[in-house]
Amino acid sequence: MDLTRIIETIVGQMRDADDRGVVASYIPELAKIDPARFGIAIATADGRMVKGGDADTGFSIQSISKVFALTLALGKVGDQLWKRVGREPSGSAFNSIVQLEREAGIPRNPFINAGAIVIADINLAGHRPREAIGEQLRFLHYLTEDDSIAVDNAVARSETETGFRNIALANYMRAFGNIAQPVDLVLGTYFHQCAIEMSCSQLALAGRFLMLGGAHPAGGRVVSERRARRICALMLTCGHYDASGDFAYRIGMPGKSGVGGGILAIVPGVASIAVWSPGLNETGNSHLGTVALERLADATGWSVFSARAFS
Ligand SMILES: NC(=O)CC[C@H](N)C(=O)O
Repeated sequence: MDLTRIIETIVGQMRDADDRGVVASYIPELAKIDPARFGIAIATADGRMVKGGDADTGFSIQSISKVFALTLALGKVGDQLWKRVGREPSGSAFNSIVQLEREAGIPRNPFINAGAIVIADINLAGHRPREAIGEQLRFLHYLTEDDSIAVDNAVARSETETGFRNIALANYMRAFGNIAQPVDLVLGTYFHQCAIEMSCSQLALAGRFLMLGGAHPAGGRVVSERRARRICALMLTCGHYDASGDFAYRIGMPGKSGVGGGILAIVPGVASIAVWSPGLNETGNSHLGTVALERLADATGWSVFSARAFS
C-alpha cells in the first residue's frame, strides 16, 4: 500500500471539493478561518509520518482537547470519575442541556460539553486555572515531544465573551452539586483547553499513545493498555456527538472532532490520524475531514471493524 499516493489523491480531491461545510461562527474568532484549508497527517505504528495539504498549519483543537483532558482526569481520580459523568452516547448535540434535568446534572459522557466541563472541574481541583492549563500543555508537550504547543489567547477570549450556553451548563450542573469549584474558574480552564492550537502533524503525534495501547513511542507508558482501549471505546461511541453512529458506520475508527474543524482518529496498532478542514456539517463535525477519513478508510481498509487493518 502506497500511503503517500493515497494521501496525495485525497488532498487533491479535498482541495477541489465544492461543498466545504460551514465554518463555526458562534465563537467569533473561529469564523475568521479560511474554509479552503485542508490538512492531513498520519503517524504510523512503525514510526513514519505521512502528511499532506496544510498539515503543519495550527488550528484550534477545541473539543479534541477533551480526549487529553479525560486522560489526565482519569489519571487523577481513576474510576471515581464515572460517578460524575456517564459513558453513554447522548444522541444530542454537543452543547445540549436537555438531558441534564432528567439525569440530575450527570452528563451522558465526557465528550459532550457538559461532561467536559465536569472533567475540567476535576482537572482544576487543587490548582489555579493557569496551573491546570499548564498541566495540559505539558502533557501535550510530552506526547508530541514538541514544546511549542500553546493556547491561542484570542480564541480563548472570544469564547469567554460568547460562551453563554457553556456558562448555563456549568451553572446548571453546579445547582445539582456536580461542579465543585467556582463556575468562572472551571469555565476559564475549559475555554483555554479548547483554545489550544495544534497542527495535524502535532495532533497525530499526540494520538500515538492511543494507537500503541497506552505506550509512549519514545519508551515508557502514558496509560495502561486497558485505559487506552477504553478511551478509544468512548471516542468511537461518543466522539462525534449525535453523529457518532454515522461516523462509526462510515469510518469505523475511534474519533474525536472539534468545532475548529479538526478530527483525531485512531486505528489501534496501525495509525494515529489527524485531519483538518474548518467547514462543519450540520452536526458540528468537520465536513471534508469526515469525507477524507471515509476515503482513507476505503483506500486502506483501516477500521476497527476490518480484518484487513490488522493483517
Ligand atoms: N464541539 C466543540 O468543539 C465544542 C467546543 C467549544 N469550545 C464549545 O464549548 O462550544
